[in-house]
This record gives sequence, structure tokens and C-alpha cells, in this order.
Amino acid sequence: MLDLDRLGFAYDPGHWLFRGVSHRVAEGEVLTVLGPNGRGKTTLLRCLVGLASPTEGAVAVRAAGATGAVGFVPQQHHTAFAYRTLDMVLMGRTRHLGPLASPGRRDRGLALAAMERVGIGHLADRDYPTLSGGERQLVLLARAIAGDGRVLVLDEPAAALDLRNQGRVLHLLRGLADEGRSVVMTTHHPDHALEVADTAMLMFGGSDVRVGPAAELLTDAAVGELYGVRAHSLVLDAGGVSRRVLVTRFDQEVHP
Ligand SMILES: Nc1ncnc2c1ncn2[C@@H]1O[C@H](COP(=O)(O)OP(=O)(O)OP(=O)(O)O)[C@@H](O)[C@H]1O
Repeated sequence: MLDLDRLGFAYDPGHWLFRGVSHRVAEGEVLTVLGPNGRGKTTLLRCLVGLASPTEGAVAVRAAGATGAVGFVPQQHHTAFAYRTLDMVLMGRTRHLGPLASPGRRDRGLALAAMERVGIGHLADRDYPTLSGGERQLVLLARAIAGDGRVLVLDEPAAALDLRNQGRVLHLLRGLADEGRSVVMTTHHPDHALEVADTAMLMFGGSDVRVGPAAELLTDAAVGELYGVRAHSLVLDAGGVSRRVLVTRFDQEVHP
């Protein structure tokens, strides 16, 4: 599990991007973080994975017997090196290897299995820099799965993906949580949160960070206020299963 204890971050002293953020992401929980561009979502994730130090508060990872148990999928990733895609995924195994050890047959098997699970087994021998943006995003997800972190932190994991792959990745993340992992992801799509998340975190700015059950928190009013738009819920009835989706009126902005 991942413990966020009164986290606060300010690049400039006194100008809090976020402050007083507390939540415990349980095993089996998917937490989605939502907020407008520049609100601090990536900065928050960087604090969660140890790439940035919070100005206030603390983050603790609690996972049975695991060191470095957090897998991180960044938003964008560029490398100047022409790594083979399978080797990129194998990098996820690094923390499981002894000092100076190279990945072995088992590591290669786990890397290939992670690629198959994400649906990109056919890319194993391609040069990573030649892949499309969406293909790279799937490779980074496979790398995190191969790393077998008990906590997965993903920055807009579905942003570069087509509609079918968005659904596949969202349900894959749901499945990884159901296997006992804690999953934290950012998204600009409230529907993604409604589809698979247990919990949502809405970053309204500064100390106004709201955390709660996704379906309860993501009301038309809250989404409208968060982004300055008009949002409307629609309930779809598909084969007896009803699902609520949010539709945005792109022709109407709301100015607070
Ligand atoms: N090193 C830095 N120094 C100063 N300000 C920074 C630095 N890095 C990011 N920022 C600013 O902090 C704010 C939050 O950035 P962050 O990337 O966390 O936002 P975000 O919510 O992830 O945005 P987006 O939805 O656009 O990805 C932005 O205004 C950004 O310009």
C-alpha cells in the first residue's frame, strides 16, 4: 500500500501546488488523479515515486518484503539509444538482479509475458525509438509489469492510445489491482475514472484536494467546477448493465 501523509509541494515558497494531501492507497485499489493542466498531477506522482521531494509531508510504501516496490510509467519517454524493445522491458527486471548480474532466462520470460499481456509481443525485436507514441506507452507499461512492483504509478497511461487500447489498458490496470497491487494513475478523462477506479482525487488547487469514491466524487457539478466546463451525465444501459458516462459541452465554457 501507499501512504500519502499531508503532502504539500511548492516550487516557489508559499505558492502551494497542492497541500495537505492525505490518503492511503490500499492493495487492490485504483486511485485516479484528475485536475487541469499544470495543477500538479505529475509533480504529485514524482513525489510518490521518489523523483521529487515533497515540501511538506511524507510518502511511505508498505509492501511485504519488497524493496523498490514501486513501478513508474512516465508520461513521455525519449531515449537517444537504439534499445531493442525487449531490452527496454527487461530494464524493469533490474531491481531484481544482483549487483553486476545480467538478466537470465526467467527475466526474459517475464518480460515477454508482460509484453504479451499488454498486447505488444510482436514488437519485441523492434528498435524502441522507431515505435509510435502509443506503442512506446504500452512498452513502458509492460516494463512496469515485468518489474512486478506492488505499487504502480502511471502518468496518463492511456493518453496516447486509440479507443480500443484505452479500454484494454484501463481494464488491465483494474486487473493488476485486483491481483493485489495499489494503482495510482492520472487522467484527463473522468470516464476513465468512472470505468475502473475505486477512488478519485480531484486537484482544485492548493489545499483544495478532494479524495473519495470515484462514482460519488465525479458529479456533473464537480467535474464542471474542476475544469470550468459544463458536464452532463448520461446513463447507458448495455445488456442490463447500466454505466454512467460524462459528456462535456465543448461549446460552453464556464467562467467562475
Ligand atoms: N522544475 C520546475 N520549476 C518550476 N515550476 C515547475 C517545474 N516543473 C513544473 N513546474 C510547474 O508546476 C506546475 C505543475 O506541473 P505538473 O507537470 O505537475 O502539472 P500537471 O497537472 O501534471 O499538468 P498536465 O496536465 O499539463 O500534464 C506547472 O505550472 C509547471 O509549469
